[in-house]
Amino acid sequence: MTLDTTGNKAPPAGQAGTPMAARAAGPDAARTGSDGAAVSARRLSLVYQTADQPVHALQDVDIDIRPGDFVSLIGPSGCGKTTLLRVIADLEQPTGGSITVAGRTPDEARRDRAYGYVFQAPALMPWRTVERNVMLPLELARRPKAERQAIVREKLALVGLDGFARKYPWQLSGGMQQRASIARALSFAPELLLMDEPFGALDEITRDHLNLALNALWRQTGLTCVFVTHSIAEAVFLSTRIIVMSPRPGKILEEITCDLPAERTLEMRESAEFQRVAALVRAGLAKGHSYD
Ligand SMILES: Nc1ncnc2c1ncn2[C@@H]1O[C@H](COP(=O)(O)OP(=O)(O)OP(=O)(O)O)[C@@H](O)[C@H]1O
Repeated sequence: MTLDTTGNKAPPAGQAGTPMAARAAGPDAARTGSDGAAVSARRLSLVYQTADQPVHALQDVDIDIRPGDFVSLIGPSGCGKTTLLRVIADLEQPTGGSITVAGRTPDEARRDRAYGYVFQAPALMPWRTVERNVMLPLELARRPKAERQAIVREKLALVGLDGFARKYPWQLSGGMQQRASIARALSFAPELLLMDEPFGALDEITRDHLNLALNALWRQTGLTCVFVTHSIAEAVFLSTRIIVMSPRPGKILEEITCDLPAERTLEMRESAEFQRVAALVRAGLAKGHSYD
C-alpha cells in the first residue's frame, strides 16, 4: 500500500491496511481510553512564564478526539495550536486541567511510542540516506537489523517512496522530504499521528498531492490524526472535525464537523458541502479576530 493519490492499492503483508471500521474492531485496534477517546482533555491550561508577563497559551481547553478522527486545529498565529499538539506529545507540561492520550498520561503515551510527530520542516539528517533517516528511531531503540529493514521498506512503500531509499534528502523535492518524515513518524506503528503544519512550506500543487496522499494514508491505516494548519481549504479537505482556536488566551472557539465522504477528491472542493463547511470555519475565524 502506498501513500498514493488513489488509496486503492493492496497493503503489503503485515501492514495495517484494513478499512478503519475493520481495524478498530480487530486485534490491531487503536488503544483508547476507558471513555473510548484517543485524546481527551478537560480544562487544559498552559501558562508560559516569560520575563515580561505570563502568556496564557491555552486556557480551559476541552477536547475529545475519537479513534480514527482526523482533527485539524486552525486559528491565527499564537492561538496555541502548536502548544496543544506539544502537550499531547508530552513536550510541554500543562499548568492546569487534565489530559489523557488513549487512556494514558502523555508521558506514558510517549514511552509507549503511541504517537508519531511530524514537524513543519522535514528535519532529515543530510548525511543519512532516506532509509537511514527513517530507520534512525528504530536504531536508537536497538531494534534488530532485519526488523528495522523490513519496517523501513514497509513505511517507505506506505508513503510512496519505494525506489528512493538510497537517495539523500537533498536529492528529493520538498514534498518527498516531507513524505520521508511521515514515514519516519510511522516507524513504530503509532496509533496517533500529530502533524504541525507539515505542508505549510510547500507550493500549492505539491500540497494538493500531499493532501490527497495523506487522505489515502488515513483511510487505509485508520490512524487518528491531529493536524495543525493555517489553511481553511486544507483543513476542510482533510478533516472529519475542525477545531477553530482564538488567541490571548488560547481557546477553542468552535468545533465544526465535516461530513464529506472519507475519500476526498480535489473536485470536491467545488461542492456545496465543502463550501458550506469552509464558510463555517471562516466565520469562526472571524469571531476570533474580535479578540484583537
Ligand atoms: N516556549 C515559550 N515560551 C513563552 N511563550 C511561548 C512559548 N511557546 C509559545 N509561546 C507563546 O504562546 C502562545 C501560543 O503559541 P503557539 O506556538 O502554541 O501558537 P500557534 O497557534 O501554534 O502559533 P503559530 O500559528 O504562529 O505557529 C504565543 O503567544 C507564543 O508566543
